[in-house]
Amino acid sequence: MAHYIKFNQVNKSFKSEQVLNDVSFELEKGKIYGFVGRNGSGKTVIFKLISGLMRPTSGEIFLENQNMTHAKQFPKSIGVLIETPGFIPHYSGMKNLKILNGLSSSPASIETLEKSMELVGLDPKNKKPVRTYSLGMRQKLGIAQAIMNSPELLILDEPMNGLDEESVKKMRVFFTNLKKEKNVTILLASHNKEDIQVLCDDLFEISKGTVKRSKQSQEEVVV
Ligand SMILES: Nc1ncnc2c1ncn2[C@@H]1O[C@H](COP(=O)(O)OP(=O)(O)OP(=O)(O)O)[C@@H](O)[C@H]1O
Repeated sequence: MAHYIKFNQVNKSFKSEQVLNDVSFELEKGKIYGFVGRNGSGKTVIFKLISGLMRPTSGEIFLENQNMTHAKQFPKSIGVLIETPGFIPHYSGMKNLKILNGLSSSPASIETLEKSMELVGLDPKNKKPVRTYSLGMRQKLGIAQAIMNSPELLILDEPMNGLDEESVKKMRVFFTNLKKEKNVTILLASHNKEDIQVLCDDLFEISKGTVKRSKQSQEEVVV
């Protein structure tokens, strides 16, 4: 099967620290991939390399045959939730989404923005400034921001951080449906074994600079 994302002998160092050491792997379209590893193992670095927010020290990275190694533009059709989302604190959630949407190369309609907020369990009409949001609400707004432009590739770094049990369940169903119904590829970093077990088709373990593929258990999983 043709690759959708490809790492070819990728190295990434920061001064004397080598975070990725000759890493090669290929990912297919329309699957959910889990990335696991200890704190500081390099999950976020991999996500930033794929989304063009960081460059490799050497090696090549391809996204749908586009060579991302020296890409100058953020690739189209990627939704990203990496680290704590930065929002303008004195604006409402909806106003923040409108501003970010205005920067997109394929802006969504107001209705789509509202729907994205509703999908994650936020009220688009709520005028509360984001600075008063709880951790979970902020995280939900981060997910809404990542999905609002209907991306083909969704990169989610610890997306369930701060979400209550019911919201986690809803998000799991939502991400699974995005894959099944819209063929969205999802890359997920999580320290939560259950999220990985329930959501991912395939798993990558990152340790000491290497990335090892390990097959997800084939048990039938109910979301
Ligand atoms: N911009 C940077 N400058 C210097 N070092 C960095 C930079 N970004 C990441 N690193 C280092 O790269 C290593 C991997 O970091 P990364 O954020 O990818 O870890 P992670 O696997 O996502 O960890 P966590 O589970 O804690 O989120 C860490 O040692 C980190 O300090």
